[in-house]
Amino acid sequence: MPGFSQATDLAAWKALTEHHDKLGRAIVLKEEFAKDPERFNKFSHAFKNSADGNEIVFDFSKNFITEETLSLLVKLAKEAKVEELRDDMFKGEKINFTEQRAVYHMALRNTSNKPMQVDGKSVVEEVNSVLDHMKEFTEQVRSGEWKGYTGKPIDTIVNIGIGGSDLGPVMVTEALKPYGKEGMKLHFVSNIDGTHMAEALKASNPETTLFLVASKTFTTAETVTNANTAKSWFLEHAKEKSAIAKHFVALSTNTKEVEAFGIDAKNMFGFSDWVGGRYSVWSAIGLSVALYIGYDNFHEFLAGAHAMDEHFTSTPLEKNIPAIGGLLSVWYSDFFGAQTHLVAPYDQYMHRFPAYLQQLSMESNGKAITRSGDYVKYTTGPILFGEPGTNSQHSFFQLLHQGTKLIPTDFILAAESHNPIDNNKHQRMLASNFFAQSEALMVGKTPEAVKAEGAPDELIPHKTFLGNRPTTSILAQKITPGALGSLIAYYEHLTFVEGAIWNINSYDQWGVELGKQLAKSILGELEGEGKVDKHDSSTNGLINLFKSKAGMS
Ligand SMILES: O=P(O)(O)OC[C@H]1O[C@@H](O)[C@@H](O)[C@@H](O)[C@@H]1O
Repeated sequence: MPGFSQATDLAAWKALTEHHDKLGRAIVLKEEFAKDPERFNKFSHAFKNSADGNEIVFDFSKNFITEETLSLLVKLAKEAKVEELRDDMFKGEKINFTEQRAVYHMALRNTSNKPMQVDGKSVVEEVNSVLDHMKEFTEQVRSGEWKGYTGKPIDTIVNIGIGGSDLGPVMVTEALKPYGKEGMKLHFVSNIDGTHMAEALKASNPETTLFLVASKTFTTAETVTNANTAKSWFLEHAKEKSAIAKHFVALSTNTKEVEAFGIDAKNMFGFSDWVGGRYSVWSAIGLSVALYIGYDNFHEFLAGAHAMDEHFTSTPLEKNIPAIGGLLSVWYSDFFGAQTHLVAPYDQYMHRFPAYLQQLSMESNGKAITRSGDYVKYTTGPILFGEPGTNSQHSFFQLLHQGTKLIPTDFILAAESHNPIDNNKHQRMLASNFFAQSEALMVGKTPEAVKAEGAPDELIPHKTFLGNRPTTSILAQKITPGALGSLIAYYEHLTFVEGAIWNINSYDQWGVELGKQLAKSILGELEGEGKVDKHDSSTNGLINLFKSKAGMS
């Protein structure tokens, strides 16, 4: 335990409250830029991935900060013992104390093979042995050496999983599509809604389809049901149970349940309980990624995240990129009352990135109990949302520019497009929008400027933009596997820093359990005879209506 319960009790929190009263409330970003020509240089940081030389620049200068703000935020991190918790996490200590588990997804991308241990036992060998298995399997499938039950090579992958066993693989395979194997079709089935599986099966040929059953626990109702449906469909065609071995593999920590399902343990890719679901794309759960982009690219993806881990563990807080990101989030949430965090990638391939970050952030920090068991006296995890640009500009950005809410926003762009079509014109237009948005949000438009454009008097207030909206701009060279790995790890560590300051356990997710329990007992009622009467009148009424409409009673 860090020696404090409420973050509000920390001296730096109080200092930040005063600082906010004095400066935070009154800061005008465009004036800060006018005052200090060095502002961009002062508050932007280049992250370099030593493995591939790739650089990503994080520009924090359009945020509500001065040097004093940053130094107070760093003080807050020090008092909250963020560095100690980080070091404990990297030492394999069981910082997920409500589940008695280490938080060690960083060990999965330890591409420089640094010693890493849990319970005094090295994990490097077990990680590398799963990676070797993934490499071997990936190469067999991609080369066509791995054959289906009628001797044909695999051309379709169906990943069956939900939550962390789905969102990472979907997002990464989409984001890295330019690296994908031509002709390989991918489906991700997560929803228990039968439509999801039905559509994937309609588009698949049992002779050439490989099912990856991705579930850390192998007990998740949706995944087990979907996997059983896929197995029945497959056996209707293949007839022979022995054919399953060529078409079903399991990505899981639960050997017993995998075998009970009918998948041979040699077709299982394992990982350990120190990998949280929303942090599992680096593990065997990432097999669909490796199959699609090839093992070398998958390794590069891991190495990109590892480089961010190295930066996070070795850089002083004032220059530590994920630490600054996390501290800014606390600054906005708790001192400015911001309720949200918007992430807008200006990259169509990254269209699922915000959905992925939603789970990462909101399942990690959607908590209200401190590590000492008290209800927090401040607001915690923001509502994270997002859509790619420029699409988002034409839908909800109106509220950013002229609404009443403060929405700190991250913009992400790569300098080089994978598709520089029409002489790179699209990329120039995309980039011009990326720059224009953060500038417009900051600068706004005064009534005088609106008037000077000739607007009639009654329209002036409607066409005025207050500006002074904070943004962070993230500029990568190109969205390579390595760059994407670094970006994900940036958000993981940002989330860690937020949770460390709020003094909550970012690594459990008890909040998802109640709904699961109730759904299980209601399923029994739907399958049973007669009317249901043990709930409130709304729930009873709806269940009974459903039963009669669906012909179940
Ligand atoms: O990978 P499995 O065990 O099927 O879990 C899938 C998902 O379940 C949810 O309820 C959450 O707990 C997620 O963190 C998890 O990723």
